[in-house]
Amino acid sequence: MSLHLCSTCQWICCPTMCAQEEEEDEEKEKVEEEEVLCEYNEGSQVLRQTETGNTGEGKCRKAKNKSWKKLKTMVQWSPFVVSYKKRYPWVQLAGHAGNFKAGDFGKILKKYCECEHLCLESLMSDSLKPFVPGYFGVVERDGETYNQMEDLLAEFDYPCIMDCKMGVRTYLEEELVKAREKPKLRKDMYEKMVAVDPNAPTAEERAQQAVLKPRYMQWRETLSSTATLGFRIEGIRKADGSCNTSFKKTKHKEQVMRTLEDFVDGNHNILRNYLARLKELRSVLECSAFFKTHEVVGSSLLFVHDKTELARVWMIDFGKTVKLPDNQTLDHRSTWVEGNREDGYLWGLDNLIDILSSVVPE
Ligand SMILES: Nc1ncnc2c1ncn2[C@@H]1O[C@H](COP(=O)(O)OP(=O)(O)OP(=O)(O)O)[C@@H](O)[C@H]1O
Ligand SMILES: O=P(O)(O)O[C@@H]1[C@H](O)[C@H](O)[C@@H](OP(=O)(O)O)[C@H](OP(=O)(O)O)[C@H]1O
Repeated sequence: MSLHLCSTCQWICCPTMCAQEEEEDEEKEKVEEEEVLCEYNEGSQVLRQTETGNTGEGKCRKAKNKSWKKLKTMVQWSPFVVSYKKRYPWVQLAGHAGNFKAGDFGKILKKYCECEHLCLESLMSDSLKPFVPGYFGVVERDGETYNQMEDLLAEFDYPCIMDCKMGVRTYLEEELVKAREKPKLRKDMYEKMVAVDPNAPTAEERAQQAVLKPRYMQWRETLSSTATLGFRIEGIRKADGSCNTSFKKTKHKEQVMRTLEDFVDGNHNILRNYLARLKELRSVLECSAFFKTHEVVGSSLLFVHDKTELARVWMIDFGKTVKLPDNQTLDHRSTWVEGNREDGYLWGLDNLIDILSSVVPE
């Protein structure tokens, strides 16, 4: 096992590889094709990525513009590098740092969460199966427990990725109840809030230098398109390696349209392929027994395409997807009022489909 940490650009497994490493690499390539490369990405490496920002010379890529350059530093530059027949850096675009690890060939490991385990298990016998990562059960690695699932990037060449968080709210009803019973002040969330908008905290929050989690989550929802469109873009990685997670204020339809155009570099064939896949997903969701009987919160659609114009979308992240009591079902379009557990997932998907349709009319 080996790790390619490009000494010029500091990007692990830089696909273009800087000159002096490239030659050496070609010699080893045959052997490596058969290996799954795996290495933890220490905080310092992520930091080096930040500091150098891929501004090195030679073949290292440069970010296209200031905001991309700055914000790609926030992306989890993969706790590992995966190499199958081709080489590509595995990217975690959103979510909690340190949650992922390389799994068996073509698979990844995500830190065990019982809720997600139950959902993925149940999804393997639901009509939604083609729209979620294949699930390969629970595994132990180095004393930790993980859910092993299909790596959705594996079939792509230098994939472009977009994570889109679905639904009108990003917290479970039970989280609201808990927060009321046992309010917990969050300094970290206060800091994240102030970093985006110094005027957002109330006088009381400023005095406490902390906010409650539901308040932070609701603020994020109204700042972005979650509350008004039922989805929000969390992050994008392009084929050239540049990443952007600065979509916290992407709220209006026009902003979303521009972001989608930019994500595919203006290629409308790719957008049409995405649109077809989303429509297929919607019709399956409308009939799925799993979907009807679960509150789906904080789950994302992962968009992946490459230059061959292969464009796929999968549902990921079932860490906050909860089974309803036996007699209850959701339509996922009705307005949420506390107690009805509606999540606005399908309403958000309708909006996303409408927006895409207005970019690439039939
Ligand atoms: N099966 C998969 N194949 C490829 N990439 C994946 C897969 N699952 C997750 N990812 C990558 O990891 C990122 C985070 O995934 P996920 O949302 O499951 O993590 P999380 O830590 O539970 O997130 P959150 O904090 O929002 O709950 C995604 O944006 C995507 O880039
Ligand atoms: O995207 P941001 O602005 O960084 O905010 C995070 C995001 O809303 C996550 O979805 C949430 O995790 P959960 O969905 O698992 O609740 C996390 O809560 P946490 O810090 O309590 O984990 C937030 O900090």
